[in-house]
Amino acid sequence: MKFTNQKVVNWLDEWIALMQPERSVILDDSQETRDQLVSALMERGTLRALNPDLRPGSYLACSDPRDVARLESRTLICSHSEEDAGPTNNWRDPAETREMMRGFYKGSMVGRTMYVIPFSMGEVGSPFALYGIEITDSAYVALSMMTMATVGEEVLKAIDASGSFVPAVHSVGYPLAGREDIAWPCNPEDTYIVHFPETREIWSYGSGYGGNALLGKKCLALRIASVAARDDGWLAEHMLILKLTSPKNEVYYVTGAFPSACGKTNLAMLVPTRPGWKAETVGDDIAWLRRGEDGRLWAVNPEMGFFGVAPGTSVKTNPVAMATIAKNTIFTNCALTADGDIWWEGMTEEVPEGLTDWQGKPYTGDGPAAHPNARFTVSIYEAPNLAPERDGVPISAILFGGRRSTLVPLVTEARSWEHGVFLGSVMASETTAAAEGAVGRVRRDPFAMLPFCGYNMADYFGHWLSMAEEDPQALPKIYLVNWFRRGADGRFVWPGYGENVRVLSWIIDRLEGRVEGIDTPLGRIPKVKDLDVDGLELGDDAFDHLFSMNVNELKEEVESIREHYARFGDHLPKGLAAELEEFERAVHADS
Ligand SMILES: Nc1nc2c(ncn2[C@@H]2O[C@H](COP(=O)(O)OP(=O)(O)OP(=O)(O)O)[C@@H](O)[C@H]2O)c(=O)[nH]1
Ligand SMILES: O=C([O-])CC(=O)C(=O)O
Ligand SMILES: [Mn+2]
Repeated sequence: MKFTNQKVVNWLDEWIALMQPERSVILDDSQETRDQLVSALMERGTLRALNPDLRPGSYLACSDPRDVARLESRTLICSHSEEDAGPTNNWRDPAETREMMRGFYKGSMVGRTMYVIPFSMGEVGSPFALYGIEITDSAYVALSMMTMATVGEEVLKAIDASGSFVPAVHSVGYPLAGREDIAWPCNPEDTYIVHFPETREIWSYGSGYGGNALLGKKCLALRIASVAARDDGWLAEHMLILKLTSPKNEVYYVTGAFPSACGKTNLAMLVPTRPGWKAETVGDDIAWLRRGEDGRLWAVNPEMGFFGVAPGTSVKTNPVAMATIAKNTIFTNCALTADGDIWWEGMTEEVPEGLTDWQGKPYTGDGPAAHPNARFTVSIYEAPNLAPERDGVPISAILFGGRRSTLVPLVTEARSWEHGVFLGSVMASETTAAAEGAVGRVRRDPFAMLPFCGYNMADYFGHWLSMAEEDPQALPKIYLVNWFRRGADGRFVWPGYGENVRVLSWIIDRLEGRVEGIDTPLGRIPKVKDLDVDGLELGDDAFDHLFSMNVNELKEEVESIREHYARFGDHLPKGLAAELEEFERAVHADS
């Protein structure tokens, strides 16, 4: 395999000259290449093979404890003008940032192999696919990219023919000049994940962690793609895609935008607890959506793998995930059992004897054995419930959700597309271990895209509104969901997971006009009789706990949204300012 396209060849030559790798290889998607990467990683101690009788074809990687999550403070949007990055992104001057980064990249691959990875997000040959070439000095990243994206000769040919690709540069920033390699090379002090939206380039340095280093995922398929989507009239979203078949045999496709570690993979792998329902996974993290010729919104999952949160995953909560990761999986920062399998908090009720924690020490019961952001990387084809549809599904409903202990009801229906965009734009959630920083703090995370929108977030709101300029009736209905309300005892009120089908069932009843809702300031909630809670032990007043909205909290929410919106100045679409007024009016009318 070789590139002949002069643009590609020149680009590669330029980076090879700067980073000075010992050798460079173009990655194909063969088993042989996979095996070679695995042996290299095992030799270095990055990967350790799990017990083949318990977890065939699977490996555990334990990272440097400083390199365990996305680094939002080091994620930069270097647009020409600061205004285009908007107030929610970290903007830096592109020319200065290029200079700083070139300084880091100089000689950064000395003594290492540069892997050149032609990859496609989306089906190769589809007009909607985006191609990239990631160059990296991490065999772990190369192996993970082979799982998460489409790689290999077919992509290389497509790129070579067109010369069109997103250049994606990655180095762990640990050159081997006069030193030995280590199991998890990284460079936390100088870590930056940089995006140049106008020229559609990605430069990442210093981290080997998924979201910072597998550049097809968050960097390309969301940050760069969101800019392309704005320019070309589509949407690049942090969304799962679920196929749902009702007991009446009607098929619905639903997407859901929940912030990191807030339940996308779990909803995508839903095992319905109600009879007659069937659920299949189309995608678990990213959806690209376009208006079809029929006016409907069609979604594709541009990824080929799952990079899922391990803790909390169990046979009880997510049997589909447990089946998916039964073999051929790379685990990162999980604990190791005495018999050579992996373990994490929540996998079983009892902590197994003789655990080794994620940092390779005998587990003493102090803190978690697996890192809270421990992950599994596995091909989507390992999922037993994978939907066959890979080239676009028509969406009936969009869910927005997050972790809110109070205020936000289990489910509400937006009154219109505009109202739905309002609900998306004010989404808030308690922070999780998926990014650096404190966990459990409520922050606004519009559309679950706060860390992933490659341009001014308020312009992005406007772009969402613009989708309804034509044929709004054909668009999906929008719902706000919250599986995470807590009762007085501090525990989740709603059982969640497979029981979430009860909420989806109400949503479908609404789509079909079979039931009515009750208007509240946040949208329409179900009537008690219409939400199926048969057989659930919810306790007294559960409906109240799931749906009540405290007036004082609502008033605080109005003020907090006002502050949130004020950050955007003139960029805030007028339609949303009007929705906020309407919300405020409803809150006061209610009190
Ligand atoms: N209580 C409760 N917890 C849930 C539910 N769904 C998911 N979780 C937990 O939330 C955590 C994250 O869930 P995921 O489904 O992996 O979240 P995600 O949105 O795919 O996360 P990213 O991969 O970071 O984008 C896990 O520990 C789950 O067990 C639910 O319905 N109820
Ligand atoms: O990108 C990552 O590292 C993992 C992920 O899905 C997220 O944080 O949303
Ligand atoms: Mn995600």
